[in-house]
Amino acid sequence: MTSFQDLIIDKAFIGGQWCGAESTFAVTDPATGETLAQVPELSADQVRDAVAAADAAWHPWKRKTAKERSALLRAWFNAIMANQQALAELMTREQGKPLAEAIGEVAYGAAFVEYYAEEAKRMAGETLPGHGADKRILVFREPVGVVAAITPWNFPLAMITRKCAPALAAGCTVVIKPAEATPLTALALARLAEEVGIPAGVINVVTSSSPREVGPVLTGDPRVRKVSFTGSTGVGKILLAQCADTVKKASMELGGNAPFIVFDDADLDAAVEGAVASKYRNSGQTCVCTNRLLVQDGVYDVFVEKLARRVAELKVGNGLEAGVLQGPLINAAAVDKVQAHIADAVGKGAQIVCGGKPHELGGTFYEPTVLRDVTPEMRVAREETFGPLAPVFRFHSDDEAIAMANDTEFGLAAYFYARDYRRIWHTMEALEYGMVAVNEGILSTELAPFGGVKESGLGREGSRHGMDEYTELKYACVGGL
Ligand SMILES: NC(=O)C1=CN([C@@H]2O[C@H](COP(=O)(O)OP(=O)(O)OC[C@H]3O[C@@H](n4cnc5c(N)ncnc54)[C@H](OP(=O)(O)O)[C@@H]3O)[C@@H](O)[C@H]2O)C=CC1
Ligand SMILES: O=C(O)CCCC(=O)O
Repeated sequence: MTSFQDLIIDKAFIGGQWCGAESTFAVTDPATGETLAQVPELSADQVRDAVAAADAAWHPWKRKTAKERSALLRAWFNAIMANQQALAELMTREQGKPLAEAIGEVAYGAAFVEYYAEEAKRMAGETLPGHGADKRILVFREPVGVVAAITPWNFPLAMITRKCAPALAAGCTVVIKPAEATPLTALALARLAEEVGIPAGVINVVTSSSPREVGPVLTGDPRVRKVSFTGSTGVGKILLAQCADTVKKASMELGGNAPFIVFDDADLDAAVEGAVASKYRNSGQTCVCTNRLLVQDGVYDVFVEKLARRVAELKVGNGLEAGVLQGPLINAAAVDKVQAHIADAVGKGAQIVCGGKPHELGGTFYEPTVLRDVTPEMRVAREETFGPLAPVFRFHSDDEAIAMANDTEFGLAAYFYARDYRRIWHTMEALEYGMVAVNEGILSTELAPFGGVKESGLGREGSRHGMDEYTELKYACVGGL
């Protein structure tokens, strides 16, 4: 059986070659501080080589039949699932999430590969009525070309497959720039792709800790026809601006400020479970994690009490230990942000119900925290905390809850718990979000279109709509008939 050590690769992957560089940077385990590997700090020229390799591989790859691409994707899916445990252990070590969550992420990430292996065969065009008796209109769907996929550290595997699987299925090739903190999972995925016979140059992985140097190489190169990014809204805006020069297509999965509304007719126990799942997944480091709990007057006190009791039970520790549900945060800056949000809220009158300080384990471990009496003047109302902090706001009427929920420049995910069916329909329609979970705490699946509105991004990932991001329509007018 493969172990996580077998999957540790300290080379970048360009044009089917495993390459080093003049210097390296360290990948560390956030739970222990241990260095897992030193990976290459690629130069701008090496990144350009990766683009050249992807460009050279593009035409042969798109000329393969859909069935051939599908079979290779399916083989990649099988290889990922055959290595589920080892990939998950590697992920827990470089990212910190509990092993059970990492095992879940491997299955979740692999599901995109499986889904788009099937979808590759359904890239249908259309024929339309012509605008003259002698004319016919044909619409083809063609791959956009070379894709740059820039991915974050919080989902080191799924954010890569969610971009690469539809891209490859459509006939595109990719250059992946994983996060500095988590390149090892990306390299392991590339190794598995190589082993199952995905041709050289179709998948390339460039490793770097200097995104400000690598980013412009990818966004400025005319051979790159599409940038697909998941990360912060600030960086997304920079990339969008850079893409303007060569008018690239862009998909942006950016930050959120997810509301979680608990109405007074909700099943409170179910709402508590949903809130814990949504808020404390990956220690709160997910763009769709609840950022604000909005709870109706009549159930406020009892909900806060039930939530705090449940949160206090969450075991904090190294994600490899049995029973741990909360791993370390990714780095010291992440801890500082949680601390700053708590200090600001408490300074303005919020009360700590549980947690509220660094965990006794030290490092970047933080106590899962619940704050009550939180108000819209506090920073947590506007900024994504990206950590294990649940601030509970109070509201009186449905209209007030919806106004509070929509009072943000973000629009990624929203959650609410209620029973009355008119309230459910009204709220579902009134929330200005790309994704709404009703009486559910988790909404991520390869079967649904994931994405946001407003400053949470552009485009959708997953489902049949996810393929559209990697295809162009070509219309042919056939005349003289
Ligand atoms: N919406 C989401 O899913 C995510 C949101 N975030 C939010 O962003 C905050 C900061 O997290 P962080 O990881 O720094 O997120 P970033 O947006 O900075 O990073 C995401 C990816 O973009 C890369 N990147 C960073 N700057 C540039 C640039 N100028 N040009 C090109 N690529 C760039 C990063 O590389 P490198 O790792 O080398 O910096 C990484 O691969 C979090 O606290 C959270 O609030 C973070 C991750 C995911
Ligand atoms: O946080 C993110 O980067 C988005 C991925 C989360 C998910 O797919 O549920």
